[in-house]
Amino acid sequence: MTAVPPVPRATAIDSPAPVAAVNSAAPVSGARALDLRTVTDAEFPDWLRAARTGFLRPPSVTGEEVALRRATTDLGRTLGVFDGARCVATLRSFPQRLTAAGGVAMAASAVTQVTVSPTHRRRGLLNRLIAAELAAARERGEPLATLVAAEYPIYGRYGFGPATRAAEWTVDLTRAGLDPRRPGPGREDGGRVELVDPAEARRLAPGVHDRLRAVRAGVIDRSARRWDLLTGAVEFPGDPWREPFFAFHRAASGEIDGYAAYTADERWADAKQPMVTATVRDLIAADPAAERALWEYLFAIDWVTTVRTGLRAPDDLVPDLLPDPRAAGLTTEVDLLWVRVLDVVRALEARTYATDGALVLDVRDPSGPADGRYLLTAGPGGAECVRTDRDADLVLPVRELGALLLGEGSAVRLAALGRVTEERPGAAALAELLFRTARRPWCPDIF
Ligand SMILES: CC(=O)SCCNC(=O)CCNC(=O)[C@H](O)C(C)(C)COP(=O)(O)OP(=O)(O)OC[C@H]1O[C@@H](n2cnc3c(N)ncnc32)[C@H](O)[C@@H]1OP(=O)(O)O
Repeated sequence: MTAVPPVPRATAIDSPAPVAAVNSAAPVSGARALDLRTVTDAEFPDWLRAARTGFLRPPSVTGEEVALRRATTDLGRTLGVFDGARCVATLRSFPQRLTAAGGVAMAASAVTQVTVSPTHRRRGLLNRLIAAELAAARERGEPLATLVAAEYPIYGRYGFGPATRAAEWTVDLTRAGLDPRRPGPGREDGGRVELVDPAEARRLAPGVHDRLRAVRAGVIDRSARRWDLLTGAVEFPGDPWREPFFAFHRAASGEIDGYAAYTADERWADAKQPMVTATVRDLIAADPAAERALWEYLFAIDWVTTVRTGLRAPDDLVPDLLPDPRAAGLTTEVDLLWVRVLDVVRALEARTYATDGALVLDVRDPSGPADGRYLLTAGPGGAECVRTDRDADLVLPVRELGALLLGEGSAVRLAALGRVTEERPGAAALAELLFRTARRPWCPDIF
């Protein structure tokens, strides 16, 4: 069991907690010392109980669930805060690969299962957990930390910035202007859609996902466990899997290049007319032709009058595939993946840029690892980033660097909001041109 030291409390939204950590946060007066440490095998069931409590799920865990979760949990990256023998706060991380603009997979520490029991909230336990995790990530040499934030206001103070967004549409097929007599997809390009069983989906889908991951900024890798859960090979007790339909697109060349997993809720209007909603659970395509064919397939299933798209990229093709795009109602639009840059040089050198240009970035990360001035010389082929003492062109908190990193954030807009400061006129416009990507970054997964 490794003792993990905590840190002083962070104060302001743009002042992330110092990453150098000490396990000394004073207990609230009269309270026992709260010990932050990595969790042992024996403590893991109690850690799970605490995590479930924080997420307001029934707290008891069966032996079967403990064994299933333990099999994919690295206890060396599993932090707990203990009040006596009882776990009262949790955080876990795992190694992740995150695609940068240009297709390189960057290493990241993916942070998840962050909870503090209601009995111990607002005493600085989250501050201590995050500081310990970021310090450990640096020690492991991970240039980034990532997470999906339960609530927007929590993580900016630690230097995380919203780096991808997601949107969901509900498509009313009855008013989309589609001709019900039209044939299914594939007649024009020679491709076809095939329904396969879950075991076949388990075999074929990872290859398609790898192809998307090689080209689309924001996509993260999926573990074998995640694929097992998506295809029903593994099920958690109390969270039963409902078998979806798995539709794969096969191009004219014979190659599988996309798939959609969807479920359908059958409803009839007045016992006369089918009114079925199809809900997309996962739709991954390696190229736009496959993407179009899969949506065309979903829009043409008999009985289906509504398609819920699930969380997609904000620039997804869906609305504009319909003769009447207004039939696709935007039901949510939300930040999704948050990124915390720990190593500016490696993070900025991992990606390509839309055009050639050079910028001196003054990154503000008080007491944190990213703090400093960097000369970025960037272009479509890659970039060089070095520390410099030249005058800054742009001053930005590390949180805003996280927002810009994958291409989602707009430097011009952040400057207009007063969150990024232009020291040289035109620097924000140049950063906009450099950092933005032609298609917006997309993270299809919540973890
Ligand atoms: C990646 C993920 O797992 S996301 C899931 C996050 N977990 C949850 O949402 C589960 C329910 N909530 C919780 O478990 C807890 O309330 C947590 C983890 C969000 C916060 O834990 P706490 O120990 O209470 O936070 P802590 O006392 O360290 O607060 C640190 C700072 O964050 C602020 N803060 C904490 N929670 C929130 C919140 N939900 N919204 C806004 N600010 C918050 C505190 O006010 C404090 O600010 P300050 O430093 O300016 O004074």
